[in-house]
Amino acid sequence: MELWPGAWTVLLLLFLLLLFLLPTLWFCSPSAKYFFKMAFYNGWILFLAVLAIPVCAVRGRNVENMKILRLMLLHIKYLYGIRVEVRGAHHFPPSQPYVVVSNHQSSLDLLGMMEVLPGRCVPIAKRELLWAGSAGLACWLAGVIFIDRKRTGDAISVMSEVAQTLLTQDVRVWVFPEGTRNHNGSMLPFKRGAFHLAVQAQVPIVPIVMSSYQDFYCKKERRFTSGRCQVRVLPPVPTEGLTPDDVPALADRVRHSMLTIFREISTDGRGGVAQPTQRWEHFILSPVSPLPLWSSLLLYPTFYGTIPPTPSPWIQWTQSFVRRKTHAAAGS
Ligand SMILES: CCCCCCCCCCCCCCCC(=O)SCCNC(=O)CCNC(=O)[C@H](O)C(C)(C)COP(=O)(O)OP(=O)(O)OC[C@H]1O[C@@H](n2cnc3c(N)ncnc32)[C@H](O)[C@@H]1OP(=O)(O)O
Ligand SMILES: CCCCCCCC/C=C\CCCCCCCC(=O)OC[C@@H](O)COP(=O)(O)O
Repeated sequence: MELWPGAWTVLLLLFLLLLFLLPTLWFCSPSAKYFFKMAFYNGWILFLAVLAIPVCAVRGRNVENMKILRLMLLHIKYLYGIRVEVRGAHHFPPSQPYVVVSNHQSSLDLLGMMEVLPGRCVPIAKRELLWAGSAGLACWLAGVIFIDRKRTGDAISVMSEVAQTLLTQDVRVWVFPEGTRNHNGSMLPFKRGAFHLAVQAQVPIVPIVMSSYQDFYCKKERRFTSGRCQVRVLPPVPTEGLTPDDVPALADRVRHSMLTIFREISTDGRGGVAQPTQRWEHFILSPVSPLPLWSSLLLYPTFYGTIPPTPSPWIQWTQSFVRRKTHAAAGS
């Protein structure tokens, strides 16, 4: 029994140390800041997915659930101070199936993607994402199509089924034709699945380019500040009359046009990479930075009381408040 107050005090001191250490690390180490921000990004999505699952489950697995996920994810750009500018949204064909192809730099693509995601549009994702806890289940409920990239045959047959679904159920598909994340300032050679899919269904391809994140995000350098990103929707590329033999040329043509735009919009127009936009509200809103600091200030008086014998100022105030109210009630 004697040990308990001591153990609690040590725990409390460790906790307080952590609360002060985290903001210090945040301000002093860009790598720690990168780590916190990425950890919060994934954690927050997993948490949002927990909230989304029961709502989506009402409909079961349904592409309409993607609207719910989209609405729930749209605010994240504000938390991170990332300004997303959309250009060319009028290029989306109004009411027909199509295949969207876009470049894939990082999991942050989710922000740009949600900004322009058309109605009844489902992404094609690697199978492993299905096992990403609550996010995997939310994706499944929203109709995300999972492919096993290691089994080309299986992936191709899934995509052939998708070509049918595209037409019969009036859906659109979003594919990252690089097939993996790529943050080297260019684009990897395109996989051909998305183009075969569009040719099989004879539907247009809508290329979307997200500008480079280099000015605010770099995984290699562990750098993550605030900044801006442009999402450019390019004019649709028709595929009517094309056959599987035309796919390689089609994929090259689309990649070339996307790469040209990528280079154009990834600079600030003066030949340099766009400068990050740092504004005070990003600091306030940035979820990870002030939280430990504020919470430590708030929690300190609360926990103060657990180091005997002084009760915490919050507890003292509550006690006197209750006492005053009880006396007032007894007097009346
Ligand atoms: C609030 C809570 C929120 C919670 C959270 C929400 C998040 C809600 C958003 C989620 C968003 C996730 C987004 C994840 C993002 C990724 O997971 S990206 C990774 C997955 N995506 C991809 O892989 C892209 C699609 N991949 C492909 O298209 C590939 O072509 C395939 C089908 C996998 C095949 O891959 P491969 O064998 O490596 O490559 P490839 O050279 O293209 O094909 C081989 C041959 O097959 C032929 N081929 C390919 N496809 C076909 C076809 N369909 N028909 C006939 N022949 C074909 C090719 O032409 C080629 O033949 P040749 O030309 O050499 O003769
Ligand atoms: C635009 C894609 C964004 C998907 C974001 C889902 C976020 C889920 C949140 C927490 C789960 C933690 C797992 C993080 C998985 C990151 C998702 C992602 O970006 O998929 C990667 C895929 O593309 C290519 O995979 P590789 O680059 O080959 O390994």
